[in-house]
Amino acid sequence: MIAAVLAGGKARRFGGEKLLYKVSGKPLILHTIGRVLRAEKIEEVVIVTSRGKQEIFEKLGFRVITDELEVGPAGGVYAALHKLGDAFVIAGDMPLVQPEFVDYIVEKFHKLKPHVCVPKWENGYLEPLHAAYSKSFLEILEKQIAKGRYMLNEAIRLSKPCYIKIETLPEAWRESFFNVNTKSDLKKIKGFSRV
Ligand SMILES: Nc1nc2c(ncn2[C@@H]2O[C@H](COP(=O)(O)OP(=O)(O)OP(=O)(O)O)[C@@H](O)[C@H]2O)c(=O)[nH]1
Ligand SMILES: [Mg+2]
Repeated sequence: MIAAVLAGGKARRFGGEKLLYKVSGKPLILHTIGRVLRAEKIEEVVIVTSRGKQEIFEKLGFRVITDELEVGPAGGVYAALHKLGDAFVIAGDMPLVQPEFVDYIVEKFHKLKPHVCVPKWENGYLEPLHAAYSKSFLEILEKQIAKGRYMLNEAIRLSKPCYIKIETLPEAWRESFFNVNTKSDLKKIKGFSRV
């Protein structure tokens, strides 16, 4: 399966180009990509960014596609499914993603053939930027976007999803969801020695 790594957005909380910020000597997004590529079920990584940022990400040596709609992460998912087909979607700011967890989600996705295979917390919160999407989800997403409804969570709830109960998974996989939003989040990272 292709992994679509979302790399658009404004990074207002971080300030500056968050995903190119160097952490332990390499851009943050390359930590995420390195981990994702260790998943056995991922064959290729494609970066999905906003129009105008294509060139800066192409310098990293990966295939880059751009958003067609400027509606935040939902637009990134839209571009990924439209241009690539089925994809495992992950935010570029999730440098502690667990390769085994990615494989687990992709395996479930292939077995159950849902619109989306997405992790779900006990309180109902979903992790839509760490999920496997079917191209068939486009139809639902498109209708929601046309109505001005850009929340992926909402579109997922209207689809036929497969929910992965987070409380049933190994504790260690939870660090997969850690994402860097502010500069002080960088201090919380202890996992880079294992990258
Ligand atoms: N392709 C694409 N990715 C996006 C877009 N908006 C956000 N992302 C990505 O989605 C992930 C989650 O983004 P957030 O951390 O919620 O938002 P952000 O824009 O990076 O930062 P804030 O402005 O501080 O909220 C990050 O990997 C972003 O790069 C977008 O419009 N298009
Ligand atoms: Mg974030």
